[in-house]
Amino acid sequence: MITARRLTKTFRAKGRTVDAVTDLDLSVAPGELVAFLGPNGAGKSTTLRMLTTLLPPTSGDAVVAGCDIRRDPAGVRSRIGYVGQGTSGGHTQRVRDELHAQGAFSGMGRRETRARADELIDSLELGQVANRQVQSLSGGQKRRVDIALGLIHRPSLLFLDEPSTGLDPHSRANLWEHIVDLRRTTGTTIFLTTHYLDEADQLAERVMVMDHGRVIADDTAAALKQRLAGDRVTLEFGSATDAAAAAARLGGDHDGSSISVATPDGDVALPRWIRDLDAAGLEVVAATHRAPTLDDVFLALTGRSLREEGAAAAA
Ligand SMILES: Nc1ncnc2c1ncn2[C@@H]1O[C@H](COP(=O)(O)OP(=O)(O)OP(=O)(O)O)[C@@H](O)[C@H]1O
Repeated sequence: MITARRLTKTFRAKGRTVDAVTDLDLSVAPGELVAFLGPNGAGKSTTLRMLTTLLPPTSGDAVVAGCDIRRDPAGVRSRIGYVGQGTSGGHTQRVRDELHAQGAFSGMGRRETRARADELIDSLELGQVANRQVQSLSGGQKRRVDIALGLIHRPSLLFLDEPSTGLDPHSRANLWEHIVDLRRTTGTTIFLTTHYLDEADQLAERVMVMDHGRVIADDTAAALKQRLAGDRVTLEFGSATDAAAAAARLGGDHDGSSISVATPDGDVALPRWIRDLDAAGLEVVAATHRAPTLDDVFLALTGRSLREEGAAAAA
């Protein structure tokens, strides 16, 4: 559904050169739900904008929904849906009229547009607000309108740029239910960007991590966590001296009277370590064991925490 080869975008602004995306190779199969993760400025939006023909690449090629982005941008646009960051917010028309206008814009006939608008209002649970002005809706409702607008012409591929940013946790969960449901019932391929690691982890079947314009990981969330991060076991000792001795035996990070160790399988390692340490006269007074997160994956790959960067950017 999407193949990109060495896609690159370099911006030149005010005498400065920004390598926004460098040599991006990408392959997305029909029906996949892919989450594109990365810190602010990683190049996610630029990638989406190139794939949706809104921005010409500096070099490289891509074929999207069967059409070449350089040679047939109109073909790409007619086959895809694109929901940018916060698109419908300022619209003054009523929800239903907005959908009708979008259908007409996409070249659909009046009858077909009306039927399709009704279908989307129903499936995205917009019935109660269909006659209200888009401007007056809540953030979550507006995002659902955005998605309906992106889907009016029945695209087989939908791009969503940060669909849930700025929503409260309840609206985020609700929006995701709709996205997952859409994928399940229509088989639409969905390629979205998000800052929310938990969302990508739970809902996408495939996660691509981008940093400084390059894809640095591409797999299922489970595989990435297993391969790159592992479980994290924290052991607490009666003294810093004991903790230091334990760290010398097991490795890991030593902080005061506790140590933290990454291991592929904490369930199995933990009882063994406690036994071995005990035999060496190092008594473990408390132990915790935590499954890895995608943030641990990002940390393992870059030495930085995506969560902290996201929080700093949102502040
Ligand atoms: N039109 C532009 N002119 C100059 N630089 C740009 C332009 N658009 C993006 N950039 C730069 O390209 C880099 C990638 O930006 P991009 O918006 O693709 O990142 P992103 O991963 O989508 O970030 P965010 O999560 O904040 O939306 C950044 O350094 C950004 O400042």
